[in-house]
Amino acid sequence: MKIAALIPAAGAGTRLGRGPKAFVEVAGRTLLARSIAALAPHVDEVVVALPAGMALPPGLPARSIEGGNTRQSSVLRLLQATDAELVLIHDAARPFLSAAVTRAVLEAMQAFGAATVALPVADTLLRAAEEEDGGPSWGERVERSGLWAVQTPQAGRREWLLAAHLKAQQAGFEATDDAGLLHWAGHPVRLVPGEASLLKVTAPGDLLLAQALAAMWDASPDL
Ligand SMILES: Nc1ccn([C@@H]2O[C@H](COP(=O)(O)OP(=O)(O)OP(=O)(O)O)[C@@H](O)[C@H]2O)c(=O)n1
Ligand SMILES: C[C@](O)(CO)[C@H](O)COP(=O)(O)O
Repeated sequence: MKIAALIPAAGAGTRLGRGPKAFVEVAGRTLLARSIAALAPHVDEVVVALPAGMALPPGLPARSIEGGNTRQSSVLRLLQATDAELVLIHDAARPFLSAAVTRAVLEAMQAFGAATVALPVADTLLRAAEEEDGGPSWGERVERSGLWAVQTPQAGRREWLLAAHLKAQQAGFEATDDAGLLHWAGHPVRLVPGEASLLKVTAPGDLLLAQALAAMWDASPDL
C-alpha cells in the first residue's frame, strides 16, 4: 500500500518571531529540511504545505502545495493532494524525529488503522487560578496518571482522515491535531511512546534547546 508523509509547514511562526517557522535554521539546516529528511526514507512520497507564495528549496525529496489559514486546513489540503492509502502527518516544527519512532508509528498504523506518537506526562500538573492582579496562582492539581502529551507523527488510513476532516469542516469543529479528529469521528487511535527530543519548536526558548540538541543529533547517524 502506498504511504505518504504529509508535512504541515504553512504556519507563520508568530510565537517564535522569526518569520515562517519551517524555514528557520537550526545548526545550518531548516526545520523543514530536517523533518523531510527524517521521513523520506520510510515512505513513498513526501508532500509539504507551505505558506502562500513560498517555494520548496531545491534538492529536497518532496513536492509542495499551498497551505491554509489554520493547521487543520493545511492538513485537509494535504490529504486531498495525495492518492496514498496510508498517511503520516508530521509537523515541520518537530525537527528531531528518530527512525525508531517513525517505524513504531508506522507499525501501529498498519496494525490498528490509526496511531499517534505521544509522551506520558512527567511533571505535576495543575489548572491555574487567576489572582486579583491577573497573575496566575496554584488552582487545583490535575491527576497526572494516564495523561499523555500528544506529538507527531500522527498516522492513519487516508480515507478515515479525509472523512474526519471533511466532517469537522462541515460541523465547524476545530481540533488541535488529526488524531483528535479521528477520535472525534469514532476511530480508535493507538498511542505510540514518543521522545522528549521530539519537541515542537514553538517559542524562542525551544530554539535554544533545538540548537543544543542538533549538535548531538547530527553526530548520531542512527537517529
Ligand atoms: N496555517 C497553518 C498553521 C500551522 N501549520 C503548521 O502546523 C505545525 C504546528 O503549528 P505551530 O507550531 O502552531 O506553528 P505556527 O502556526 O507557525 O506557530 P504560531 O502559532 O506561533 O504562529 C507547524 O509545522 C506549522 O507550520 C500549517 O501548516 N498551516
Ligand atoms: C499537532 C500538535 O503538534 C500535537 O501536539 C499540536 O496540537 C499542534 O498545535 P499548534 O496549536 O498548531 O501549535
